[in-house]
Parts: sequence; structure tokens; C-alpha cells
Amino acid sequence: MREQLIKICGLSSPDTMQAALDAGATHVGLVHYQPSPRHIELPDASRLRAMARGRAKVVLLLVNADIETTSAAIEAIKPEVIQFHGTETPEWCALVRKQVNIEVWKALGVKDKPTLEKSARYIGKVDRLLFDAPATALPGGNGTSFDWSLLADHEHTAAWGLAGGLTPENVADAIAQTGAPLVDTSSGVESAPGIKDAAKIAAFCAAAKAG
Ligand SMILES: O=C(O)c1ccccc1NCC(=O)[C@H](O)[C@H](O)COP(=O)(O)O
Repeated sequence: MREQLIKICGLSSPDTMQAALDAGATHVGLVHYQPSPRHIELPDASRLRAMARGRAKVVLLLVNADIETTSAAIEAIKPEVIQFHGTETPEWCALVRKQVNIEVWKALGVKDKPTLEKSARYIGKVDRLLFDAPATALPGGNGTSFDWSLLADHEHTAAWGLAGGLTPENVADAIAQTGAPLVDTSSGVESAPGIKDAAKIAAFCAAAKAG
């Protein structure tokens, strides 16, 4: 039976990292992007990274980071995955993937069919596409969903995941509707922006596994 992949994104404290690991998250996201309420500095990120070693894959989340920031973050965190969540080009993603030999994901905001089809330019350049809601106040982490029916007849030719407004209450339905092999949440498991809630994390993971 296929394992449901579950990413809890925007973790920034040891207790909620522990909650995500104990709940069975397969991926844990660390946001290194100053404007985000989930931004984590590299020393703290490195300490959370150590907690996850051998239990879940650490996803370093960057948004249009320059080479120095990208290099420093990779060196400090040594993630299993880098998720680019800005306007990074397929060429940039492929270059980083080749240079550092780390799994690379590209997040894309799905507005309509054309934007979904444009994701094809990343095929072969990244390891996974993450279909998220379009950027609003932030490039991601806005707690808003996109129209999942847009995925109904989309031919997935690469590994992919679903993000945007997923909660313990709707994640099973999202999986049933889309067949998403990976689900990703940030706002939906928080009590306030940037404040992760251990009970919501557990509920999300349980619902996703049951989905
Ligand atoms: O989480 C953030 O604060 C964030 C900020 C800037 C870019 C990306 C960000 N999050 C990336 C993610 O993968 C989120 O989990 C994804 O966008 C879904 O967020 P949400 O709708 O809040 O569940």
C-alpha cells in the first residue's frame, strides 16, 4: 500500500518539531525567509534539523534567495530537500540540484488550467512539484486553497504534492479528491500565524493517514 507523504511546514520550536515527528510526518519544513512569521534563523534551524535526523526528511524552504543565503542555509541545515517557493527558474532549480546533489521541489501557485500546464517547464529540472494556492500576502503559507478540481484530469508526469489551506478537517477529502501522494500544511496546524499547535499537527497527520 502506498505511503501517504505528509509535510508539516514552518516548524520553529523543539516541542512542535517533536510533535510532528511523533505524529508521523514524513517531511518537516523549515522556512528561512525573513518576511514569514515562521522564519527561522540558521542556528535554530540546525538544532531542529538534528532532532529530525533519521525520523523525517528536512525540507529547507527558500524564496528567491541569493547564492550566499542559499549556500549558507544548505551548509547549516544539510536538508534532504530544498523547496523553492518564489520565482526561481527551472534552470536555477536544476543548477542547485546538480551542484549540491539534494532533492529539489518547486512550489507553484495554481490559478487556473494554464498556470497548471506551465508547470511542465520544471519537469526534469526538479524532483517534485508542489501545487499550492497562488501567492497573496506571502508567496506561500497563506492558509488559502485553490480549486482542487483543476487537478482532476491533469496528467502528472512528475512527483507532486498538494498544499494550500489544508487542515485536519479537509485533508482526507483533499486526498480523496485529488489522490495527492504528498500533502503539505502550515497555517492549518497553527493557533496563530507562526505558532504551531501540537494537537492540530497530530490531528492532521492522523486524518491524512486515514484519508
Ligand atoms: O509558510 C510560510 O510562511 C511560507 C512563507 C513563504 C513561502 C512559503 C511558505 N510556506 C511554504 C509551504 O510549503 C506551505 O506549507 C504552503 O504554502 C501551504 O501553506 P498553508 O496554506 O498555510 O498551509
